[in-house]
Amino acid sequence: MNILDKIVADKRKEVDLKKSLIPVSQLEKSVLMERNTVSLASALQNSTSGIIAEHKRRSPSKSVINQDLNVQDVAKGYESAGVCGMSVLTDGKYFGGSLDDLLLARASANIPLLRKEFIIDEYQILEARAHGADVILLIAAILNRTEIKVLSETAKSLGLDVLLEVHNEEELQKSIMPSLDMLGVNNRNLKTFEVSLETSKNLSEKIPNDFVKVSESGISTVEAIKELQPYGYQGFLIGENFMKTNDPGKHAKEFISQLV
Ligand SMILES: O=P(O)(O)OC[C@@H](O)[C@@H](O)c1c[nH]c2ccccc12
Repeated sequence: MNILDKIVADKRKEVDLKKSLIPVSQLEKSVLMERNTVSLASALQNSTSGIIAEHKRRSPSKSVINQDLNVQDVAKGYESAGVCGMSVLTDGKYFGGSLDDLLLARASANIPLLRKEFIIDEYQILEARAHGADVILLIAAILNRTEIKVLSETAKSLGLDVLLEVHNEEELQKSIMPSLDMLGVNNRNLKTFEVSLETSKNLSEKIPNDFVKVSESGISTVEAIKELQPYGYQGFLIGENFMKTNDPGKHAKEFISQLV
């Protein structure tokens, strides 16, 4: 079994368990359900830097990145750096994140928040909304077309933006539909962890222009961003490069100052 299949199998069990402990009716009572969401897609379209900065403590590909920071400080740092949005990993087992991280980020910063999760069930979308997310990620490698349709339409009905992530042309072709806002190309193959910016370059012309294009993973220099911009990318998702420092916000600010 590859790592992605393992993550999804674990996630299925986790979601089934949570559903039995915390019913939908309880999630719907969250005060955050009444909050007006903000659009990451619009923020990216109106930005010259397009940085989406991630909170990521560890990952299956790198193990420990940084366990010493407070998510609140990271969120405030990213906000004052002028990022377009923040991505918060909520998977516990493989990434060391939690829904509490999302909640604390929400309480600390007023910027679009993406719930970074392996979403396979509508329940997780309601959870995202109830914990302060503005955007969800859907990963084409773990979903079929019908699932992408149902999940993205659920997200839209809750006022959330949808970022659909692909890694190759086949995933892209099966996924294109109007209920998506942003198309993300993951430069990292989630099955092998191989990283190449060529993935973004090669797929860019196949993404219809009605979607905001986002390049994800393995971006560690301003030059890489400048290289990707001519291919139509308006969003750049950066995790490790910021998180491996002791002040991710400061690092993000330096990046942004070179892009505006
Ligand atoms: O740390 P990086 O290489 O800058 O990557 C960030 C982000 O793209 C990556 O964390 C990611 C992209 N898609 C995912 C799906 C699940 C978990 C994580 C991810």
